[in-house]
Order: sequence, then C-alpha cells, then structure tokens
Amino acid sequence: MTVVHAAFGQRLAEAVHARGPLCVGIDPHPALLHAWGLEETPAGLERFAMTVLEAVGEEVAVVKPQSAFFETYGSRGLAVLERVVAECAQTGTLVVHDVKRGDIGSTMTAYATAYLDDSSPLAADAITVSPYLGYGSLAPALGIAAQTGRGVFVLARTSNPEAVGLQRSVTSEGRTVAQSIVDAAAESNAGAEPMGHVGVVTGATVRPGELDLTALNGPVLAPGLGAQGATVQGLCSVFGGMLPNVLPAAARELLRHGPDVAEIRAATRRMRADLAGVFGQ
Ligand SMILES: O=C(O)c1cc(=O)[nH]c(=O)n1[C@@H]1O[C@H](COP(=O)(O)O)[C@@H](O)[C@H]1O
Repeated sequence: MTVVHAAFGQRLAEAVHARGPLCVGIDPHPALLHAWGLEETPAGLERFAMTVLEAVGEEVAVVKPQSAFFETYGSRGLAVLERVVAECAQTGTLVVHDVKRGDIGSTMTAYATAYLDDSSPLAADAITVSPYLGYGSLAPALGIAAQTGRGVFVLARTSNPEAVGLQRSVTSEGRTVAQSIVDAAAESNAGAEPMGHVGVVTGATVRPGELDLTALNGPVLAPGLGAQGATVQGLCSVFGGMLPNVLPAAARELLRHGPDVAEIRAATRRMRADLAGVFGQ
C-alpha cells in the first residue's frame, strides 16, 4: 500500500470548488437500458456507462456508479466498472463506488482492499459503507482510506422510507442511531483540514433539523434529488448552514434524458446552475 494521493478531503474540496457539488449517479437500471435502446448485456452496460461519462465526465466533480447494476453482469460487468474508474482518472472526476459494504473487521479489511487500496483495479476515490455491524467494524476501511488518500461515506440517515424505524430510534445515550453515526464520523474527522475523509450519507429527502451535522467536518452525500422527490430548493431547509459540505446526488433525474449526450449534459448543466443559485457559487 502506497500513498499516492493528497487527502480525500482536500481533493474533494478542490474538485467541488472547480466544478460544483453535484454528484451524478451512474445507475444502469434495466428500464433505462431499454429506454436508451440498449440491450441488457455487458456491451449495453458499457455503452450506457461510457455515454454518461461522455456527457458529464468533465462537467461534475463526482460520479457515483451503483455497483449492483454492474455486478448483475458478473465479471464482465465489473470490467465495465473498472473502465469507469480508468476513464474518470483521465477527466479528473472523482468516483464514489456505491457498494454499501459492511462486515466484521477482518472481512472489512478485504472489502477495503478491494475498493480502496492502490493495488486494486476497482479502487475508487471513495466508497459507501454500512455501519450496521457497528461503526467500529468499519475501522479497516477508514484506515486504508486515510493511508491511500481515499474516503468513505457512512450511511447515517438514508433516503428510503423504511429507514425511519431503525435510524430514528433512540440509543441508550439518548441520541438517534443516525446521529450517533454522524457523531462517530465527526470524531474520525476531528482536526482535519479542510475536512476529513469520513463522510456520511443523508438523504436529501429527510426532514429538516433531523440531524446535527455541525461538528462533522466531512462531506455529506445527499441522494434523492428528482426521482425520490427531493428538490434543489429544499436542500437549504434540510441542510441549512451545512450546505457547503453537501454533495447532492441524482441519477434517474438526469439519466432519463439519455441516450443523447447533449441532452444529458444540458440537464446536468441546468441542475448545476440551480445548485449554484442555492449554494451561492
Ligand atoms: O448511498 C447511496 O448513494 C444512497 C443512499 C440513500 O440513502 N439513498 C439512495 O438512493 N442511495 C443511492 O442513490 C441512488 C439514487 O438514485 P436516484 O433516485 O435515481 O437519483 C441509488 O443508487 C441509491 O442506491
């Protein structure tokens, strides 16, 4: 393992400064492949992913391929995911692999090696992880990410309606489960500048004021724009003063404009402009 990159917080801040905070999800749903006139094959998958990158690769700071849609095609799907990583390295676009991994510590080391170590062809700039086995079980991922200049985004308060019962339940310490994850991430990021490498995932769909993110000192990945009902304007009330740390994410809302590259790009630019109005960039 070698250190080849600057710290993730630094790289992310620079990318967002240059291109704005929008994160485009690369989610090759079967329905989208059909709508784009593509077959549900590795070749169709590759065409889809490369079209998205052609449209937005130089437009946005971050893309987030949803691993499940690539894994569906087995090793050939993973080869496409590797190509996404390689292409993004050419355009300076950060890649967050949406893999939502989480396991006991020793297994977590293997996941972290697969997605965050320089030796892996799948290594992205960051991954999503699930803290259901306990925040501490994620330590290998946090450690390898820190050593290699990469990041992790820990699920805290997800956008799906089923999340409420678990994530809003109150722990013996009197905080919600979601808040306890945010607080643990804040501890991991303490003292880092301009921010730490441990982000949290909080749906753009959540109620305003549900989480206190003020001590996080890390990025907030906020999926849910468009297809799940969240709006650019609503980000202000949900995230308030934490907006500068937020990476709003949209997949279907932008991908439905395909397969025409110019139309996907135009929709992305419109969303970027709307976000700039709200973020004041
Ligand atoms: O980790 C994520 O990215 C994620 C967390 C969450 O709380 N909600 C959520 O929708 N996501 C992912 O974000 C994407 C949302 O896609 P769209 O609803 O099409 O914009 C999907 O790939 C989801 O798996």
